[in-house]
Amino acid sequence: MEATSNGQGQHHMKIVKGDCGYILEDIPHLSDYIPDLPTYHNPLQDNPAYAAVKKHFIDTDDTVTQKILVHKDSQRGVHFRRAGPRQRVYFHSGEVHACIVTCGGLCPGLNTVIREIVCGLYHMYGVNRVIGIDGGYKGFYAKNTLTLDPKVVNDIHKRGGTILGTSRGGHDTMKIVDSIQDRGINQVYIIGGDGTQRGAALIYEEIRRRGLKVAVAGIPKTIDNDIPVIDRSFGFDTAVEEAQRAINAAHVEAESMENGVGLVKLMGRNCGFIAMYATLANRDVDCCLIPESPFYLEGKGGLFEYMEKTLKENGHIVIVIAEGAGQELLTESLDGTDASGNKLLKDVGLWMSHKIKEYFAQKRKMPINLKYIDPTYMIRAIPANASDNVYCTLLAQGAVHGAMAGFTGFISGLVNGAHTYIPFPRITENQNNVVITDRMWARLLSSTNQPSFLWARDMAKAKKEGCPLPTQSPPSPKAENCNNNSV
Ligand SMILES: Nc1ncnc2c1ncn2[C@@H]1O[C@H](COP(=O)(O)OP(=O)(O)O)[C@@H](O)[C@H]1O
Ligand SMILES: O=P(O)(O)OC[C@H]1O[C@](O)(COP(=O)(O)O)[C@@H](O)[C@@H]1O
Ligand SMILES: [Mg+2]
Repeated sequence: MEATSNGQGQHHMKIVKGDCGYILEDIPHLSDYIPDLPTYHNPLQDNPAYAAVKKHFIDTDDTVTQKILVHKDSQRGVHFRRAGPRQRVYFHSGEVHACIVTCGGLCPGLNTVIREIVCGLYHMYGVNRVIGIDGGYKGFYAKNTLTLDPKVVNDIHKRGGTILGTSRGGHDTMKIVDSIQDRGINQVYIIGGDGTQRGAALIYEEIRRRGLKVAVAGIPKTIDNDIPVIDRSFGFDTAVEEAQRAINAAHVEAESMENGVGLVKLMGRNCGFIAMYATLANRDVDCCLIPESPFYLEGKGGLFEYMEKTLKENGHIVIVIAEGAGQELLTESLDGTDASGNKLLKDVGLWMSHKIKEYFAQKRKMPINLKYIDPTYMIRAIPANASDNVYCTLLAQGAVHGAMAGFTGFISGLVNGAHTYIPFPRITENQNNVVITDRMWARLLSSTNQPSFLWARDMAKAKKEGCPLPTQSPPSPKAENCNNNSV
């Protein structure tokens, strides 16, 4: 095998190549930049709870493939290091001084991850110095810390939010690393979304530049599920489940009124995963609108035409809209960003309610009863469900095993059902989106029966321009050349 290390921008990517196109996108290790580090026997093998475990440690060469769909002649492709305990650890239990920080928006499961990092360090590795950073990145240099031990965190997984507090903005790499160095912290656990992990990558780079023996591990948090590579983010499952309550309420309201319209806005700044899965799970939704699939209101094949038809046929309609959907249709602009630099979105739910009411009252003279529900903060604030709790536990333990083994500059993530360590650049370089040419979106269209907007619009355009007509399947390459908007 041939190993190379390429600086991607500032980031160090360790690429290992093997036979038949095998690529390991490896993660950094403290020994990459600190020579002669002592190693220690892993205390996990003396832990009575693990006494019956057949194989205590992960083989050094175990990796997980990113692509599981292969043909007989396929190249092996990209792999990630398998997460889990290693035979030798690079920190002596008594030497560890760990800290945990939570950043960005709330997400069910944050407290579970905090709990399991603390308990993992204490119970699996005999560590007894763990602190929590108060209120996100800025807490490193502007606030106090909290002492964390298994007693303090014992029942926090039953509560929503984060006991550490969180914030947007305030990432100052130098001040954060100064604080880490001054406090003698040598393991940093960073729980947050895409923005947070970009910040974590900068912290790791600065720590490495200073030559510090400090492991940086990220645990990806995003209720929107917009982090690439990983199967799903923790809290997503809980969010989809909780969204059912809002959709059910919208359905009950809509069904009970003449021409009832239930409109639910769900989270999803740039991607429609929550809206799509909540719709697929529910089956009472007649239309789901997401940022990845542009739509239009009036005219043939538009939303209003479909609404009128559905109201005539069923007497009611339920619409789910992701917060980032249709932003291009809203005229009043809201230029600006939040403290983290995320673009501020206009409230598409309120805008949509107004447009629907206006259209049916003024243009169709048709009385409707519209109820608008925005459950965003009610969903974000709940504790994780059972499945997310278990998932959070495994992600947290993966991060602890990795840091104890001396790995750094990685996130703990699930890939094709296996726990892995993924280098920061792989998850910060782009965002995960719903692919509307995949079968999942087709399943949704077939379940709701809603128009696919783009095809109707494309068909009209193709007709006008004399291009071949797209049918009710993704347009042919020829039609695609004729229209850049085709999907
Ligand atoms: N590109 C970036 N570089 C460094 N820090 C960042 C970057 N983007 C966001 N951050 C920091 O990460 C934290 C959380 O980011 P935010 O975008 O609000 O949430 P999330 O991490 O959930 O996406 C904030 O403290 C913010 O300052
Ligand atoms: O009101 P806030 O706290 O800015 O949060 C709103 C945003 O937070 C989110 O929950 C996502 O937050 P993150 O980027 O922190 O994961 C979005 O769904 C929503 O756009
Ligand atoms: Mg984000």
